[in-house]
Amino acid sequence: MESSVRKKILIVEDSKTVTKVLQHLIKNQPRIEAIFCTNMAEAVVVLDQFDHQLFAAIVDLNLPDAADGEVVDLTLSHNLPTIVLTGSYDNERREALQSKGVVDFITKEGRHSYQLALSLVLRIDNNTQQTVLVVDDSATIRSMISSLLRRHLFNVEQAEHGKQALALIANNPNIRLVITGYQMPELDGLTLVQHLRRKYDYDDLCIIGLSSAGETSLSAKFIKFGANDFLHKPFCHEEFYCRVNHNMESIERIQLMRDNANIDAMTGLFNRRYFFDKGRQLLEQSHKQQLPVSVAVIDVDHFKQVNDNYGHQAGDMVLQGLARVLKKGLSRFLLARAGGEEFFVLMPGIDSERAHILLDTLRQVLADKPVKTTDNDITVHFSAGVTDEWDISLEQQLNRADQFLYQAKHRGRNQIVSDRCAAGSTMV
Ligand SMILES: Nc1nc2c(ncn2[C@@H]2O[C@H](COP(=O)(O)OP(=O)(O)OP(=O)(O)O)[C@@H](O)[C@H]2O)c(=O)[nH]1
Repeated sequence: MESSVRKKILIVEDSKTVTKVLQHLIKNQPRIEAIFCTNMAEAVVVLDQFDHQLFAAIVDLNLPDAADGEVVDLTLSHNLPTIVLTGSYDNERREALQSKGVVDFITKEGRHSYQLALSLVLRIDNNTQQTVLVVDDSATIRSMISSLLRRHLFNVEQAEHGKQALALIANNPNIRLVITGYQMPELDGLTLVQHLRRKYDYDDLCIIGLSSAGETSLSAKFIKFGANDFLHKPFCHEEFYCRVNHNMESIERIQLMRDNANIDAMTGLFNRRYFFDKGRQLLEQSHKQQLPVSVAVIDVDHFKQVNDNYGHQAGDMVLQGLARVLKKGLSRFLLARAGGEEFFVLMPGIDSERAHILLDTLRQVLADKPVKTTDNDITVHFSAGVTDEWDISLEQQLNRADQFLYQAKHRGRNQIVSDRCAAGSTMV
């Protein structure tokens, strides 16, 4: 299984019952772990010790040594996105805390509110992987929106007008959300939305339009031109975050569905279906650009014996270990688990001589370093066939690589056979 480091959050809470519920919820969370403090003094020590390792905080307002929400100033002064959990709802307090910069203010109303606090933490963690582009000709608006986004740990880019925005998006595939004003020099917001929708699907890029009070029909125009949503200025922070989060969550859900359809659950590599979909595109591009492109079929040697000797579960762990080695060594290329103990790789830009050398290095890495399973360290080998035969279909190239794989097995396994060294080859 892939090893993942859990991210740390700080929880400052004096109620034993609430702490117990939060501990239970966090125990089931693979992505985060929590450091619990029962008062402000403990929180000061923890913040000193773990400052740069913490990425968010959940705090109670009423603590034995800080009865008036002082802990919020403490966590905010350490730049920690802070979620307030409190026993009493007080609208004035809520607004005061929100303008101080807390992420949200949640009243303790049973298990559901603790779950909500944790999902906000996870949301913030996801945001670190997302980039939002803020487009407006007013530096004040750009800076206000950017600072709200950064408070929730989004990465932020800014553009002064539509033309600049288009250039930034073309160069930054991580931009998933665009928040744009209307009137701007060079290219206005509506035209920007039209341009973006010609190129990017609703599932790939979210757009939120900004309209000022008095421009009531503008919001409808934004939606008709292709925006997902709009915000009337001036807006309250809570509405801003609701709209941003709602849109990001729907785009992430679609991404997750796509990943599930394209990824092999056991190894985390792409599956066979995705290999063919993406592989055909990459092959066509390489042919158009007159670039070499190598295709390899990799197969674990005597894998049946691994299962027979160590059990099916250990066999699975061996496949996961092999997948990790391949993924690391072939990160530039399209790699997939084709099924069972067989893997496909498509390597645009390199001929079979270079591909052969690269795969041989990985073969050696694996042969030298056994895969750790629960009870044993297991050494495995693989054989592979590689070809860069030009201007044939993906299926034909895979068939050819498969013939070379067969030769590699026949020659004794634990080796690579390519166009350059295959039996009957004139290219050696
Ligand atoms: N543990 C585990 N085993 C699998 C999985 N998929 C396929 N296998 C096993 O992989 C083995 C493949 O065996 P064979 O096709 O005989 O090939 P091999 O033993 O690797 O021998 P050569 O390829 O000829 O070197 C079979 O025993 C399958 O049951 C899987 O997901 N997990």
